[in-house]
Amino acid sequence: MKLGCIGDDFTGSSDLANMLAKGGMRVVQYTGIPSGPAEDGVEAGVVSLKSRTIAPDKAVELSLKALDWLEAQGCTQFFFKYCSTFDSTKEGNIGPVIDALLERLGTDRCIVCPAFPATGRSLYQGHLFVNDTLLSQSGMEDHPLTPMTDPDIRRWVGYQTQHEVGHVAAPTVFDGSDAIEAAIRTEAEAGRSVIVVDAIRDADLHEIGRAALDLKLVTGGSGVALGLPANFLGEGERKAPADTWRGDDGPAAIIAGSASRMTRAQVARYAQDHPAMEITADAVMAGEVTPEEAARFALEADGIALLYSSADPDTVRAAQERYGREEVAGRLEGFFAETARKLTEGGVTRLVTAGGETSGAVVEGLGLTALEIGPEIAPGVPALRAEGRDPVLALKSGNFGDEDFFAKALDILGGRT
Ligand SMILES: Nc1ncnc2c1ncn2[C@@H]1O[C@H](COP(=O)(O)OP(=O)(O)O)[C@@H](O)[C@H]1O
Ligand SMILES: O=C(O)[C@@H](O)C(=O)COP(=O)(O)O
Repeated sequence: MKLGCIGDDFTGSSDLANMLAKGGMRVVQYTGIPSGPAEDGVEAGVVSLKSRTIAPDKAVELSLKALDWLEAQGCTQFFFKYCSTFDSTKEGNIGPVIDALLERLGTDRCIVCPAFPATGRSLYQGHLFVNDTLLSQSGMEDHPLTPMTDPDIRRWVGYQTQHEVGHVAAPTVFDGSDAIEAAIRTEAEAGRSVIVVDAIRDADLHEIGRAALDLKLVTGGSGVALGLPANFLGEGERKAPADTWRGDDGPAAIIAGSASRMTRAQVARYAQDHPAMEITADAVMAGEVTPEEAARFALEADGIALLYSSADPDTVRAAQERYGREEVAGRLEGFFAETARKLTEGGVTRLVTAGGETSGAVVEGLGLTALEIGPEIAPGVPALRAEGRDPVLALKSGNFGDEDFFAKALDILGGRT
């Protein structure tokens, strides 16, 4: 294994795995830290953790264990993947994990680059944009667990890290990889170890990738991984992605736990002409709906059913005030994990999930250990196959995909491209 990646959630990890597979690397996404060695021939391993919203010390502990495993597989460069909308609080978990990885790797520098132009995320003057709006006006300011109220990534990561924060601004990035490499060196030598790098276009990310050749630690969204495969693979060594992919046209279901704007639009679109059951926080907290009932609804539905808790920010806020933020998140995730188990026991072999925490809960609930990367459904979302068993999956980031994502994902997972 050459490139060792640690993802702070499961949708984000599949996004990164997709990017590296498209770059020609042989990639496996591991769900949690594997108990044995990787199989031969894996060039990039993505260890997915559910560490984005847990306590910072726990996130650090898990990330260091993942690093140990990846180092033991022979990796020479490490990638810490977080959200392209920098989902985190003032306390973490991005900064504390970066600090711990820098220390363990014995290096004084890493880059921080959440930009992902293919999905509208760009970083300019240290500020993160989603399409034409600042992060803090993009809807992410209402995120249920990590409200992003400040678009200045230098300031936000500055709250979280013990290190000084540096910056490589867009004009330097436009000058290409040599200029970027020199600027990173200057920042690190001035004691600014956590270096935010602007990027607006894919071309910038390729240059940043080249400049990152000798960095031990790269951090960011999947966009900055665009340029990394070329550092590892010579001419003719790129593997065609998805050449072993087989779809599965078996019984299917969709679980949506994300409250993001895009997922809510996807839910509304799909529910117009398909069976759909809303799982409200009140009903779950009061035990008025059970995973058995939700799974039965889906298994008996006339058509492929959608089970969703996705709700608007006022509804989510009211539930959090009533029951507590962590309590309601834990109960909803537990509900969906158990529902997914019942669905697969009932014969479902094709599953689409929306939301990072939700997807993590489902994948952990199903006890899946490794995921093969299949064709891309939408930017940042690949089709996945659980190694050696059912189901085929799509783990959709809350924000990703078009309004008709669910129908498209079911088609591609079903082998119809
Ligand atoms: N109806 C609801 N009421 C309260 N909280 C909700 C509701 N639906 C979803 N949530 C919260 O939103 C979180 C969404 O997180 P996640 O699945 O990671 O989505 P995203 O990918 O958009 O971040 C859930 O963990 C849960 O805490
Ligand atoms: O980088 C991204 O935007 C995604 O890969 C990601 O991390 C998804 O997180 P969620 O939006 O919480 O699913």
